[in-house]
Amino acid sequence: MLSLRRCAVSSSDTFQDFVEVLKLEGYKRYHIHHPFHRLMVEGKLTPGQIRAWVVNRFYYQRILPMKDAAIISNCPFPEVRRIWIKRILNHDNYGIEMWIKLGEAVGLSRSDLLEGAVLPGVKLACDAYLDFCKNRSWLEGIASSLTTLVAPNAHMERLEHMRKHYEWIKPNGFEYFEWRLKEGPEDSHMALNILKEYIKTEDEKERCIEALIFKTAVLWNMLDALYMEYVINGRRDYE
Ligand SMILES: O=C(O)c1cc(C(=O)O)c2c(n1)C(=O)C(=O)c1cc(C(=O)O)[nH]c1-2
Repeated sequence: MLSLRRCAVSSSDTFQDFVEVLKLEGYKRYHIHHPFHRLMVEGKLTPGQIRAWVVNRFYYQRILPMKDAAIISNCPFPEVRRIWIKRILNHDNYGIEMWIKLGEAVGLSRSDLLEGAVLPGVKLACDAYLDFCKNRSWLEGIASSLTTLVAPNAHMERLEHMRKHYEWIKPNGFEYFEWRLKEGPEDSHMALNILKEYIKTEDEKERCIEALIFKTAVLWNMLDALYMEYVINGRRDYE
């Protein structure tokens, strides 16, 4: 992993420089470097460990539209709200259902996902993301979504390696990642266009970078909880 020392932005930097800092800070802390993700793409997880990840990650999927609603509720600009609301419709219409499809493709039932036991650490991390979007400015909320700048790396890796290593997963389960590869860059573009127009000060830029760093910690902590319980402690409830 790269050094976690934080890049600084200065008053002479352009918006593009700011975007580069977001990408760099996001990439070097992103959960693609986490040992649980590495085990996944190296084909070393058991079916039960994959299922545990799908069930726990579903909690994140359910939080996404709620945190977007929190961002909207904090934003005083109708022209921003009109754009951002598309994300709620997208996740509630397609995202949730496609993740359930992935669940079924790995041998889970709909109710396993809707009622499955979520690890306390995963719940805490996702709830922290929702609280962040409720309690910080709408600009910071939007910036925190911008790990989507790096997410295509994760989706591509999963698509390539999961298809290869886990032939027992039904192919239609991967539709979620294919959808995100198309949708994710559009989401990033939408968020960056808004930030470009509404960020006025260096302090706001700094806060946006901190927001993105916070978000990488949310994702990292989710995998920490899974790694502890399903790799180190050897829990087997989905085998
Ligand atoms: O599978 C992943 O690694 C991953 C990561 C992230 C992310 O960086 O938060 C998102 C997604 N997927 C995703 O599918 C998605 O729809 C999404 C929305 C957001 C957000 O914060 O608004 N992040 C992510």
